[in-house]
Amino acid sequence: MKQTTLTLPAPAKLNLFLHINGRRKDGYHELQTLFQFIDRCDTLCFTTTSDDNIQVSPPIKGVRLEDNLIYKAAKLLTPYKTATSGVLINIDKKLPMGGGLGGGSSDAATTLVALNTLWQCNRSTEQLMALGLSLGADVPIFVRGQASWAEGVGEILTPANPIESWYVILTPDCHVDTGEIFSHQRLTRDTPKMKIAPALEGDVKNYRNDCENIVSELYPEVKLAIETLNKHGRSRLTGTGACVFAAFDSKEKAELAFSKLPKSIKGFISKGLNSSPLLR
Ligand SMILES: C[C@](O)(CO)[C@H](O)COP(=O)(O)OP(=O)(O)OC[C@H]1O[C@@H](n2ccc(N)nc2=O)[C@H](O)[C@@H]1O
Ligand SMILES: Nc1ncnc2c1ncn2[C@@H]1O[C@H](COP(=O)(O)OP(=O)(O)OP(=O)(O)O)[C@@H](O)[C@H]1O
Repeated sequence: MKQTTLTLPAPAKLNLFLHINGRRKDGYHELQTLFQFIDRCDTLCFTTTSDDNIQVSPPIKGVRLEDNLIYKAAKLLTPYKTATSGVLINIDKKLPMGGGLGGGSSDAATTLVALNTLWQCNRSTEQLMALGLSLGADVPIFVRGQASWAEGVGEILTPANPIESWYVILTPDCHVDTGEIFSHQRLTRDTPKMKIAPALEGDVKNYRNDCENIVSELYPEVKLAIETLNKHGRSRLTGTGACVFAAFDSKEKAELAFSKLPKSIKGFISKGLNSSPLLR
C-alpha cells in the first residue's frame, strides 16, 4: 500500500468579544462572539497505515486516547471511509490547554479536514462542520476557517472581517474548566442580543467578555494578567480563559509592550488572521 503523509496546521483563535445572552434548556448558552484566528498553531502530521487503527502520538498528558479530540474526530469519520487505511497522527502541541485559544477544537477540525481527504470520505465542508459540532461548540469555526460572527451556541456563523491586529497574548499558568465557568451561578448570562452589524468589525473596544469577572475572581493568575496587560493596552479574556490579549496596530508596538512586562509573566506575540492557515 502506498503511504501518504499530510502535514497541516491547527491554529488558535481569539474571541475578540464574548457576550452571553441566555441559557437553553439543555444547559448550553446562547452567545454572540467574534472569532479571529492567530498565526500560532499546533502542527498535525497524518500518515496512512496499512492496518485499520487510529494512532495518536505522542499522548497528551492527562488526556486518555479515547478523550483526545483528535482521536474522537478520526473515529467520527470512520463510517464514511472509502479508503482501506488506518492513520498515524503525530502532533506537535504548541497551544496551551484550557487557555481559551481553542487548541483542542482546532486539532479536531484539522483532523476532520485531513482525514476527509486521506480516507476519501467525500464530506462537504458543511457536513464536516456538523460532525465537528458534536465534538464541541468551537469546532465548526475551525473547519470553516474564516473569521466569523458566531451566534446560537457558537455554530451559527457569519463571515466577518475584523482588523488583523498584532496581539500580545498572556498565558497565565492555570487551566480554566469551560464547564465550570458556564455553570457558575454568578456568570453574566443576560446581555441583550445585538444586531450583528458590519460596523462593529472595525471597533470591538466597546464590547466585552462576559466570563471575565467570574474567571478573574476564581483564578487570581488571570486577574493579575489582565491588570498587568491593561497598563499597555485594553486587555480582554479569550473564551473562558485563561489567556488574555491586547491588540496593537503594529508588530513593533506589540513587541515594545511585551518587552515592558515583568519577566515572570509568560506569553507571546501573534498576528490576527481572518483566513485560517488550514485553508492554505
Ligand atoms: C466559550 C467558547 O470558547 C467561545 O468560543 C466556546 O463556546 C466553548 O467551546 P468548547 O470549548 O468547544 O465547548 P464545549 O466542549 O462545546 O462545551 C464545554 C462546556 O461548556 C458549556 N458551554 C459551551 C458552549 C456554550 N455555548 N454554552 C455552554 O454552556 C457546557 O457546559 C459544556 O459542557
Ligand atoms: N487534542 C487536544 N488538545 C488539547 N486538549 C484536548 C485535546 N483533546 C482533548 N482535550 C481536552 O480538552 C480540554 C480543553 O482543551 P482546549 O485546549 O481546546 O481548551 P480551550 O483552549 O480552553 O478551548 P475553548 O476556547 O474551546 O474553551 C483540555 O483540557 C483537555 O482535557
